[in-house]
Amino acid sequence: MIRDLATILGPRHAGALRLYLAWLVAYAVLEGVAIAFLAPVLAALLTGDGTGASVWLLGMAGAVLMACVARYQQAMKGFSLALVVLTTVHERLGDHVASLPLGWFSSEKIGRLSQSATDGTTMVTNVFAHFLTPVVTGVLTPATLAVVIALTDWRLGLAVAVWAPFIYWAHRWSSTWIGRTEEAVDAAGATASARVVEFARAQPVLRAFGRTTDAGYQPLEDAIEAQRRANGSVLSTTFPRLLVGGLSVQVAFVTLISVGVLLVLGGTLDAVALVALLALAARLAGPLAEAAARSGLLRMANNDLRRLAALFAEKGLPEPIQPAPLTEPGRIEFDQVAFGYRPGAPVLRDVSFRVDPRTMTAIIGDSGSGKTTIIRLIMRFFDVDGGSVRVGGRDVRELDGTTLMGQLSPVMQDVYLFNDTLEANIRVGRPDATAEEVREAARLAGVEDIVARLPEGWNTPVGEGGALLSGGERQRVSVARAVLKNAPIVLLDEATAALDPANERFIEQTMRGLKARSTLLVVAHRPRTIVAADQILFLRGGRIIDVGTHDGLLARNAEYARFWHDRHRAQGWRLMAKEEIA
Ligand SMILES: Nc1ncnc2c1ncn2[C@@H]1O[C@H](COP(=O)(O)OP(=O)(O)OP(=O)(O)O)[C@@H](O)[C@H]1O
Repeated sequence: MIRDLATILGPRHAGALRLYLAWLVAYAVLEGVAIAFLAPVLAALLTGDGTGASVWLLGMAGAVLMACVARYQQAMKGFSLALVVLTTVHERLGDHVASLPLGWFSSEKIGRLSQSATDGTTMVTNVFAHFLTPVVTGVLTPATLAVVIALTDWRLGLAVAVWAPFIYWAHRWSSTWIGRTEEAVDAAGATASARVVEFARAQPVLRAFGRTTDAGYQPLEDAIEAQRRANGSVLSTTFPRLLVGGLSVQVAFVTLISVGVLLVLGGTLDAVALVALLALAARLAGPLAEAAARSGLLRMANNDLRRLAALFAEKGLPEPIQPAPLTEPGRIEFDQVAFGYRPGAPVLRDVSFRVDPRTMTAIIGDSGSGKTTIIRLIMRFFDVDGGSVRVGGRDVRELDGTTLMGQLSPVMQDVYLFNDTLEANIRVGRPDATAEEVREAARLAGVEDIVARLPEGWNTPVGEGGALLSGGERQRVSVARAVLKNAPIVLLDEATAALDPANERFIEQTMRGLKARSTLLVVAHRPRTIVAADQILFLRGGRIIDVGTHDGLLARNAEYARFWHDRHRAQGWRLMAKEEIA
């Protein structure tokens, strides 16, 4: 856990973390020492030695003072570390994420990142502010007391050494169970809430298929029943376990008193010493129970810590020490490329092709044949397993990230728009572009049409993820970004869904414009795009089975002819379906 905390805080704060831990340990031990003075004070008082009691009391005051200083130091250092977490971890996480390869950003990883950025950082601050101190003092303070008791009378020391872990484990057992019960109640509550939301969202489907409220909605009813059962089990599971925790202290204490009384009766222990030592033993149980109760929380926090530390430990793809300059801007080459997302499951095999500057290449093939993977390798989402991907005349592994990205303008299907104005979303393509350049890019991509219908025109916020725009409109904004960026290579993942005529027209018009000034590599689905390409890469099962122009392939490749006719039929069917609806 300490190692994870050090990773999360970063090397700059490693010294502060060590200092905090040192003060924490000092505080816990000094607290035990201060309490331990109680024994000689009591012994002196019970034997009528007022001077001795005063001297011991002075010693106790000194220990209390030192414990206070240590407490203050560890609390202040703990809070400043918690503050470091709150103020810098998000920033460091942002910097770290920016260094990760694009292939890292799967939805599962993004989910983990989002959880770590919120719950994870909150948990880390809680560790410093609330969890670590009671657990460390709850273990070290009683341990110090046990050492003092053992030094005074080893037999009582032995008895304490036996029952202290017993109290700890009994409390830990009961708090773990209670924690689990509470988690089950929370989980059942969350599931029931999710089912209610699902029930509300599914209303159109449920009603369309005659599943009205009379018929009931089984998943929701099951979730409510599970929630009722979870709540019902709280009392029956919690109460007996609380009892066990409390009883363990009583049993342990009675055992200790019995041992002490036997020793006194046997004449081997002084009764005054026994009373004094029992006073110390009485101070052991509280911190132990507290430590046991908090240890569950600390364990939970540890899971979050581990996830957050694992995130920081994720490595980016190796960057060249001396980046190479580009030799042929705008050119793409694949040379015997082999690649798989998982070892032993190749997705691309022996893929070689070349795309010359200012030409248009279409990648076609069945679903899953590896078209998008080719685009991802050009953007260096991942490194290849074999062969070489060259952009601008250089292997992408020899280029630094900025140079590589400077060559590329991606227009992907899942366009992400920021919750900002339409203009700001296009300007992402080139932040220093003039207003005229933004307008020109927008005109070419057909965004001006969208502007006309938006209430605040260019200044209309497009909503989270571009929610105010349709899928086709979002892609037009993405194309405008690419036009504005004016990179030598445009990578376009054409929408698979049928576009309405307006979107279709604009995409085609922009493609023509882009082709005149950039290298265009398109994952093509529309027959018109395929026909317009200077070169078609025909993919099947991760291999390029043929390369050529549409006419050439149609004339010589029966498989291509079949593919083409299927695609054409599908397009025709889609158009007809639309006309029929109209
Ligand atoms: N992130 C990933 N992890 C593991 N396997 C993946 C991943 N992305 C794609 N694949 C697999 O790699 C193969 C090629 O996928 P790719 O997306 O490149 O195909 P595609 O030709 O673009 O398909 P489509 O036309 O349906 O988009 C598929 O079998 C797919 O399941």
